[in-house]
Amino acid sequence: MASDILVVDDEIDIRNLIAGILEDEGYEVRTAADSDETLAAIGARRPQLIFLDIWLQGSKLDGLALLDTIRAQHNALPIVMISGHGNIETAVSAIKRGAYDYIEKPLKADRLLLAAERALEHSRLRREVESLRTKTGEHQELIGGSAVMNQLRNTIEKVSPTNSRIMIMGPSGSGKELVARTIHNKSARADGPFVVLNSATITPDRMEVALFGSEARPGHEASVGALEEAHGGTLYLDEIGDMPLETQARILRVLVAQEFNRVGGTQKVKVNVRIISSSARDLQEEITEGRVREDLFHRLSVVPIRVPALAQRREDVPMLIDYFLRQTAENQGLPRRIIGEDAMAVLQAHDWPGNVRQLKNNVERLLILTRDGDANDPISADFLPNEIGAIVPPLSSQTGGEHIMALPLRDAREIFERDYLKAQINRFSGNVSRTAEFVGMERSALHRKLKTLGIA
Ligand SMILES: Nc1ncnc2c1ncn2[C@@H]1O[C@H](COP(=O)(O)OP(=O)(O)OP(=O)(O)O)[C@@H](O)[C@H]1O
Repeated sequence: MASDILVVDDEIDIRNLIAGILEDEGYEVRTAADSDETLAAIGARRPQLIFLDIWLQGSKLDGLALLDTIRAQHNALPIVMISGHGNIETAVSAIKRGAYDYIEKPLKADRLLLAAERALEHSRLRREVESLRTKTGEHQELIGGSAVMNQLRNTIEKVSPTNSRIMIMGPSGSGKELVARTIHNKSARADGPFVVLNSATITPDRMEVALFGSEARPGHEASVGALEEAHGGTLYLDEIGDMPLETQARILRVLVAQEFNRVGGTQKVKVNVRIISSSARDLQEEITEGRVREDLFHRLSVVPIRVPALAQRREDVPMLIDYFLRQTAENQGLPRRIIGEDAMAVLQAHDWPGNVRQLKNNVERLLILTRDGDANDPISADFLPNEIGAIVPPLSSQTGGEHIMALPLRDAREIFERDYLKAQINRFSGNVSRTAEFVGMERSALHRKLKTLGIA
């Protein structure tokens, strides 16, 4: 698809000249004569590149002030300044303020095209790197200001510098792997590798080779296993309960002896690896049922860490949403958006059985679904999928509109009040003071109301 370029210059001849050169090369070009027209054009659709004149006569903002304004909102959008004779110094100062490049008048077609190509390529690479970083977990932060998250962060600070083995427990999608990566990144091993071995995705017969590697044998090349790959770093054993019992016995031997043989090999391999393991299941039960070796559990779980379900820390939801909105917008080159209050209330009250992963997926989906809308409009609850929106508040949907119509006002109101207050209390994790503040009632009055409705 042709790149969308915005050309801003107060002189019509220059605008047309630049637009013509770029259009001849197949770019899609829009033009603007002053700051108002520029901001309106960006509001209509974020361009991929802007050529911006430094002197803009008759404009509310001059080129430099406009540069600041645009960068405050779209800091990844490349801007190439157009400088007149004798104001190279200003162009250089524009670069210090975040412009990508500058070109000088009189304009030369080849210099203009080169600047466009470079700026577009630079922003493409930047997005790619950012998205790779996100995928590899580099750069990712552990977001959340709830008491449990602060406690978790404190624990991470304490255990990271040690070499102790850690067992992270928590439901699927709650952030166990992210906690493990954070510990690795804060440890003395941060420059070493962080290797993930996910037992749930490896068949039992391949597990040993995946973990210990194998020696070459006829028809098979030698392979390096996760333990060896993680030398000098951290090995994250995801879902330890899915590991075959035989492999568990072998891991135990490695932990005791600090060395192992590759599959089919006789030579001892010595590695220096910190092991962090995780489980979404209740490991005591797994031990009782005979699926996890108790001796291995004790070895791996020198420091146990619990990551709570998202439903137990709903106050983190707005911060997480904001973080994922920013992250997705940057990765996908979309404008930043905000979430409307109605959508926020629904998202905060939802139970999130898939935890943070499910919330993140929904935020990404929302941004993509609304990408053609006005970037300044808050995203409303209408764009949420039914299964999320239907949970709260149930009101007429769950109670049944027709059913309500058959009731006297007093009974219908009671049903509404019960559903509404249940949803709000849930949203604020049972905190009556915060719910009272939000719904606009005195705390004591809300208490009485909850009692009357049989909620408290
Ligand atoms: N507190 C958080 N702040 C920011 N992002 C988070 C947080 N918790 C989880 N995430 C993100 O949510 C997604 C799921 O997290 P992660 O893979 O760490 O969960 P998990 O508990 O290891 O899941 P599973 O048990 O399914 O392996 C990841 O993209 C992760 O970066």
